[in-house]
Order: sequence, then C-alpha cells, then structure tokens
Amino acid sequence: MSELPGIVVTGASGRMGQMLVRTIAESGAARLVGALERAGHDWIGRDIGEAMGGAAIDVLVTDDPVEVFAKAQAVIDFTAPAATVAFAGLAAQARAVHVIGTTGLTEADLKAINAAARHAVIVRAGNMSLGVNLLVQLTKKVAAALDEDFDIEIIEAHHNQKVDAPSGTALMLGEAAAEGRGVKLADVRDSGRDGMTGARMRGNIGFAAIRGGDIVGDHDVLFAAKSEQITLRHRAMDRTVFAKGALKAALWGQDKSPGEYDMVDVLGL
Ligand SMILES: NC(=O)c1ccc[n+]([C@@H]2O[C@H](COP(=O)([O-])OP(=O)(O)OC[C@H]3O[C@@H](n4cnc5c(N)ncnc54)[C@H](O)[C@@H]3O)[C@@H](O)[C@H]2O)c1
Ligand SMILES: O=C(O)C1=N[C@H](C(=O)O)CCC1
Repeated sequence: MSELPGIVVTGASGRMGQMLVRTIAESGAARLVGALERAGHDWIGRDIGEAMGGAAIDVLVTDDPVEVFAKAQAVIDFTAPAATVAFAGLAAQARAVHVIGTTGLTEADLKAINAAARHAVIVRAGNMSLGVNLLVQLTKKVAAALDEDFDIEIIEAHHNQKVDAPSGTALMLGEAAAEGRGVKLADVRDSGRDGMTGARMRGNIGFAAIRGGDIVGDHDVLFAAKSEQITLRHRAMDRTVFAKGALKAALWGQDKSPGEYDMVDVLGL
C-alpha cells in the first residue's frame, strides 16, 4: 500500500498551526512530516507533540523550510504575509501543494504567489470553511438580485490577537457582493469610517471590524434598504472548520496541474 501524503505545517505553534497538527493526526488521510516555526522560536528542536502538551509524535520543530519541504507532498501555511510569500517560492521548488490560509496579503504579495503557481499547485482562501465559501456564493446571488436601494455592509468580529482588518473573509464577501453587482470592489470599498465621514455613498460596500476576547470568526453581510433588511450570517464556533478545509485542499491538490485555486474549486461549489 502506498504511503499517505506527507504534510508540513508552517507556524506550527500558532492557533491554526496546532489545530492543523491535531487535525492531520486524527484524519487517517495524511501524515505529518514536518513542523516549521520562525527562527529563534523556543519550540525549535522539540517534538511537536510534546511541545503541544501531549505525547511525542516523532516530528521535531524546525526553522529550515528547504530541508522540510523536500519531504512533503503538501505544505499547509497559516502564518504571516512575508513568510507565506517566501514559502510559496520554496514549496513550488519542492513541487509540493501549497495551501495558503494567511490573510492580510498585499497586491504585491498576491502577484508573487501567482508567479509561484506557474510551477506548482497553490490553493489560497481567506477562509477555508465550507460554510463561508457557501456564504460567498449566496452573497453574490443576493447582491445580483438587489439594486443599489440596498446598502451592503460587511460586519466581522474576531479575537483580540488578530492583526489584519478587514478580515480575509470579509474581503472575499466584499468581492462577491461587488461581482454580483457588476462593479469592482476597489471602486466602491468603504472601510474604517471615523469622524465627519459625510452621508453614506449610494452603491458603496462598507466594512466594519470588531476585535475582542476569543471570538473565532463571525461574519454578517447586511443588505439594508428603506423599511426592510436581509442579513446573511456565518459564525465559526472553533478552528476545526478551517483546519479540515485546509487538509481537504491539500489532498485535493495532489493530482491537479500547476495553478492557483481556491476553496470554491476544492469544494466544487
Ligand atoms: N483562511 C482561513 O480559513 C484562516 C483561518 C484562521 C486564520 N487564518 C489566518 O492565518 C494566519 C495565522 O493565524 P493564527 O491565528 O494561527 O496566528 P498565530 O499568530 O497564532 O500563528 C502564526 C504562527 O506563524 C508563525 N510564523 C510567523 N512567521 C513565520 C516564519 N517565517 N516561519 C515559520 N513560522 C512563522 C508564528 O511564530 C506563529 O506561531 C492569519 O493570517 C489569519 O488571519 C486564516
Ligand atoms: O483568526 C483569524 O485570524 C481568522 N482569519 C481569517 C480571516 O481573516 O478571515 C478567517 C477567520 C479567522
């Protein structure tokens, strides 16, 4: 019998990194072959299972991506933009599927990732859950059905350690709403209102970000008109939904041609 696909988890000590290590171990569909952390992290050299407070699993945390990617069929990466851009090039060199969950990527970052996807499979999404990717499709449909009498506002809430805003998910929802309306999000985006903003511009798509406590990730898409409102809502209750989606993407990508894909491709939505 052939071996299960080998997966490297980057940012292995992080909130998502630890969830991914557990999800892979429990899946029976893949095996963890590497755990990567940034240079200087105090988990480097330790067994990842023990560092997480459990039994040893014979995978030592390393800060050397080249050495560890060479053993992998897939790299699952929920870290930070600069790290993810570097890993995209290295994963492509190793011909490993690169699953990117990292958010807060700039246009320049996205261009670099897209260039790496000429040589290997990259699956990137600001949210890997089934529910959010379905919500993206619903948002596009509702936005296409309603005219600009309905103001579109995207309200997101996350834990107090999140460093980027609006969330990657909020931006996916904004893109979907803009696509449904047949406009470019960049032309109608309205984020970070503060002070004497003036009245709301008809046709704009607004964003509001809440940060507090340990909220995993809540997203509302509000369509507000005179005398009636529709709200589409997703709430993630824990991070397993993201980790399961990322693992599914890593397995799905194994027989695909080089290119950049998203979770709509993976889930066939
Ligand atoms: N797409 C999704 O479904 C989804 C879901 C949850 C989180 N996220 C995103 O994933 C990212 C991480 O989220 P988190 O809550 O796990 O953050 P976190 O801060 O808990 O973890 C990030 C980890 O990456 C490590 N890291 C940073 N630079 C590194 C490098 N050069 N090499 C190796 N490791 C490095 C950090 O040390 C840290 O352990 C964020 O961008 C977040 O928005 C996406
Ligand atoms: O915890 C985070 O950070 C999350 N980030 C993603 C985003 O930016 O949308 C997904 C939800 C959790």
